[in-house]
Amino acid sequence: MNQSKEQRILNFVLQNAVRGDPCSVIDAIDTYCSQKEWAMNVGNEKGLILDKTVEEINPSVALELGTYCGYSAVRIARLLKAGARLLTVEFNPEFAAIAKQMIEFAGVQDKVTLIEGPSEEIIPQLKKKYEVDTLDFVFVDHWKDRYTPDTILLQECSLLRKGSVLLADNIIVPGAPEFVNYIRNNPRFQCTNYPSHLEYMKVQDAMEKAVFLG
Ligand SMILES: O=C(NC/C=C/[C@H]1O[C@@H](n2cnc(C(F)(F)F)c2)[C@H](O)[C@@H]1O)c1cc([N+](=O)[O-])cc(O)c1O
Ligand SMILES: [Mg+2]
Repeated sequence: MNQSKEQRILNFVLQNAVRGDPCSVIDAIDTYCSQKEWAMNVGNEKGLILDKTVEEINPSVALELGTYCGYSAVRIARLLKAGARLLTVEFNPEFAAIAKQMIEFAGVQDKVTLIEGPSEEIIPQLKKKYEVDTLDFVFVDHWKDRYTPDTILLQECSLLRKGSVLLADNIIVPGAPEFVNYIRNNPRFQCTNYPSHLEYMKVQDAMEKAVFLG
């Protein structure tokens, strides 16, 4: 049975990155996906915006929606202080299996909890099953039509507190117009747009930061 693109990305990392070195894993994925096969990792240009946001917040508890191959999970986890943790949610079992290996190879597995399942099921479990009080940071990078319902669900589950920061990928491409309309017109969020480019392409994209005002 021929390999998936995601398996080829993982194989390239295993053969070209350094075990326990998250930066080498990030670089290897970016090298493969810019030279061999495009893939929907946040990439290095938008990844630097992600890095700066994570460093600014220095979260104790972070959530990622949309693990995919684990690129941004490794990116976020490498910046977390001792004792801080990232919960990352992935719906697709094949992608989750790839991401698990990616996270372990990078050596950040002690900081990362990979949760497999749909967000509408997982988000309501975060408090009781995953011992979350509130979330300091949320990276939103899953199905674009889920950005709004899941942002509403996070509020309904009292997972956001005054100052919680959401960072959403793909505001332009593929786009999340309903989310942009929702979040920018919601007085409970303070929004900032960060123009950038689609990963590995000369195409305009952007990220949106939304601070929950409580
Ligand atoms: O479609 C894109 N992303 C969708 C990303 C989807 C990923 O999020 C997972 N997921 C689904 N639900 C959950 C949760 F958490 F809810 F359970 C997690 C899916 O299985 C998939 O791995 C995309 C597309 C382009 N592009 O240029 O086409 C560029 C990008 O940066 C993109 O992110
Ligand atoms: Mg994305």
